[in-house]
Order: sequence, then C-alpha cells, then structure tokens
Amino acid sequence: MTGPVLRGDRLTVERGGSAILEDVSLSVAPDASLLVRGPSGAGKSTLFNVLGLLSTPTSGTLYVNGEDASSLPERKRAAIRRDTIGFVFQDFQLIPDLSAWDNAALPQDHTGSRDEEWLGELFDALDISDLKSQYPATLSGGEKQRVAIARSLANRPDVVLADEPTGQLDPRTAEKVLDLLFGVKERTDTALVLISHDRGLEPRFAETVLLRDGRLTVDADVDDEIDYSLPR
Ligand SMILES: Nc1ncnc2c1ncn2[C@@H]1O[C@H](COP(=O)(O)OP(=O)(O)OP(=O)(O)O)[C@@H](O)[C@H]1O
Repeated sequence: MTGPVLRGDRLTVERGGSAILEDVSLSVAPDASLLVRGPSGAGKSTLFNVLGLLSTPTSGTLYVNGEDASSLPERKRAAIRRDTIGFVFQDFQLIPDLSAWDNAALPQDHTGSRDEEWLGELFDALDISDLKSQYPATLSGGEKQRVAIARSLANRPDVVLADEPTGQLDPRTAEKVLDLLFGVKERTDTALVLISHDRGLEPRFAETVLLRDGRLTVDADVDDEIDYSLPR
C-alpha cells in the first residue's frame, strides 16, 4: 500500500504576530476525496497555499509523497508543484492571450514537452474539444473552469487542489463542473482536495474536515450556528 500523497504535520502559519493556521495535521491518500470546509476567514486559502507549496508554513512539516517539502529550496518546490499537484482556482486564472488548448498545455510546456494525446483525452472527457482554439474572453464561466480542470490534470498530478472552484458559477453549472471534476478524478486516479465554505458539497466527498479559526476539527456538527450562505 502506498503512503499519503500529502501529509501535513502540525502546520502553523503566523501573520502579523498571530496564528491564522494552527497545528493543522491531515493526510491525503492517493485515492482521497477530501472536502476542507469552513466559514470565511477560517484559513482555508492559507491552508490551500501551504498544501500546494505556494507558501511555506511558519512551523510544522508538509510531506509530499513521503518527502519533507517544507524546507526545500524554491527550485525543488516548483518542480514538485509542477509534477505532483494540479491547481484549480475560483477565478480560473487562465491567460487571456492563450487559446483554451494552450492554457491547458501550460504545465506540460513547463516540463519541456507536450503530450497532445493526453490533452485531447482530457478535452474529450470534459466535453470542450470544440473550444480548443477559443480564447478565455469568449468562454462562459463553466467552460473556463473546464479548461482550468484540463490544465490541472495536464501533467497527470497525484493530487488536484481546488479552491472554491465553483464559487463563480451558477448552481447548475457548478453541479456540472463538479460532476466532471469527480469524473476525471476517477478516470485519472487522482486524489482530490477541495476547499469550500459550502456544506452542501459534503455528500459528494468521502471525507470532510472542518476548519475554524485556523484549526481543524472533524466534528462537523459543532458548527450549526454558523451561516455559510454568505461567503465574503
Ligand atoms: N498575509 C496576511 N497577513 C495578515 N492576516 C492574514 C494574511 N493572510 C490571511 N490573513 C488572515 O487570516 C485569516 C484566514 O484567511 P484565509 O484567506 O486563509 O481564509 P479563508 O477561509 O480562505 O477565507 P475566505 O473563505 O473568505 O476566502 C483571515 O482572517 C485573514 O484576514
């Protein structure tokens, strides 16, 4: 049995003298579907950045496929990011002057070679094959997010990290994008960690953890008094 793709051990992030993430320990198995849920300001994006090696924790250790990645030099962290982690952001983060195809191919371009066959499979699976040559400005929100999902999987990552990936979409489109995300997760054998304020997503995930005031709890019943309907 293989070990976790990501394992955080007592991750703490301090900003301005106070902890905005405190003693967070979690483990992401290779086949995981994990929802990290919590209200606005709970520290979700901070955790996303640490798990994605986009920022370093003040203390604690992040292991990626068993290797301590917290103290590696940036060059090595960038290589791990490129090869191991796929990112999906709420605001898509597509490059305006690249076509849908070239946007999705970007992570492959960073490795120096394109695997057009794999990209084609992803575009087919996400039902965007007819949009290859279109530029982001001409795509709907749902189409942009599907291109972003193709991009996140371009290098066959071990884990996809998604930060509120449906936050900018209407409920029906959001549902469709989630279906596609889970569909390609299963087809590509990828772990999925999705960060959201939306408790309605819980039934879709094998595991949910709750982040409150920078701390993790698995007891989802304790937050009944929190109104999740109004993300900041
Ligand atoms: N660089 C920083 N300096 C000081 N405080 C920060 C910094 N970054 C984040 N914070 C604070 O840390 C807390 C957690 O922020 P974070 O963005 O991780 O929360 P979040 O759960 O993602 O919120 P949201 O759902 O609203 O995006 C917030 O109170 C935020 O103001």
